[in-house]
Amino acid sequence: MTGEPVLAGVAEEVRRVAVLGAGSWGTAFAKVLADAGRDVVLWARRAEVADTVRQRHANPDYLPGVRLPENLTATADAAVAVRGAQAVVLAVPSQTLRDNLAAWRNLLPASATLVSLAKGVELGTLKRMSEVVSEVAEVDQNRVAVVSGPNLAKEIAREQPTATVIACADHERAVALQHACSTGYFRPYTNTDVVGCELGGACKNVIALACGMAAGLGFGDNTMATLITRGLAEMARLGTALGADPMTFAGLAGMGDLVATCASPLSRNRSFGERLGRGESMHQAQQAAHGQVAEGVKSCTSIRELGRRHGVDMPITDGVHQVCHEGLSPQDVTARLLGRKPKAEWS
Ligand SMILES: NC(=O)C1=CN([C@@H]2O[C@H](COP(=O)(O)OP(=O)(O)OC[C@H]3O[C@@H](n4cnc5c(N)ncnc54)[C@H](O)[C@@H]3O)[C@@H](O)[C@H]2O)C=CC1
Ligand SMILES: O=C(CO)COP(=O)(O)O
Repeated sequence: MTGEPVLAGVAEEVRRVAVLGAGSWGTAFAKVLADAGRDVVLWARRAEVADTVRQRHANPDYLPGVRLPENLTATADAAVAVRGAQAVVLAVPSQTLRDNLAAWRNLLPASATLVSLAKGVELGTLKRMSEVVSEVAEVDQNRVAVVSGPNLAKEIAREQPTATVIACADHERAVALQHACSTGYFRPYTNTDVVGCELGGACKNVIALACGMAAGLGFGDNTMATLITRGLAEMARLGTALGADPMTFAGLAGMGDLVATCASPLSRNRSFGERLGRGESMHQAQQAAHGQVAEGVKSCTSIRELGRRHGVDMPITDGVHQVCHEGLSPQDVTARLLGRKPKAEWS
């Protein structure tokens, strides 16, 4: 037994993969795929990033000190990247996915699986990323997969063991992708609950902002555990209202990612929140992120609105929104959260 997933032979084997977006996760996931034996082409917005990946097998701006495999090449031309790919991985920030994909739509190979790595909910439309992909690329939901789990890019790039979930309505496609990215340090599971996996990934960023704020205020592990547990409760409530399987939130894309992100100093969302908790302004926290995306800052608005539309109480998400967009301080929000009407734990 090698533990290698067995392909049922229904879905096309994934031999060549395009990864569009050469930030932290796009580059680290491209490395995983290459280490799993796929031919991988990474698309970078900036030609100099593509040149460095191709010539020096490195992407020092995002993954300093990491050597990238020889079978991972790069280009700044999306048409070159996607040519002949059985899977096209979309690794750009959530709020930019629609525009980026619109520019790539006519280049996509006819039957390729489209895979979203992004963890967010679109502002305005309140759509999950797989919905945006299916709409913009005009493909059936069965052709769209998402990857979500405790996957801090910098740890994975150093080949530290982790697991993830590949969610796709078409189980055979999920299995083909699972096969394509299984390595000695990266273990993907499959799931057909795309809604739950995507909401888990998006909501945990908001809860990680809250945990960061708590850390910045000097609070300890009881506060973290409370935010993580009650954060899980509110994301599971939202997911269930939107048709997700509640069990998904007990899994890698729910609890798993929530714990990793809320606890890790590597998380951009947690770090952003920590700066706000220490009294820095939104502008200062944004400057400190050096252009890297902390998705929860924008997605707290769309997730809060999703909760409202579906009658779901999301007090921590509301609190994060109040700090990020309504001018309240983390201290004010702490007092508000603790001052709410007493209630039963499961209500
Ligand atoms: N970094 C991580 O550890 C993980 C990130 N994710 C998710 O993956 C998605 C991508 O994240 P990262 O690669 O970490 O982001 P990043 O901020 O490190 O890189 C974003 C990449 O998208 C490109 N891009 C294309 N169009 C853009 C535009 N209009 N504006 C800004 N950037 C644009 C940038 O050039 C850059 O290469 C996010 O949704 C994030 O939540 C998911 C799991 C782990
Ligand atoms: O999604 C992540 C880990 O699974 C990365 O989180 P950050 O975007 O907060 O760094």
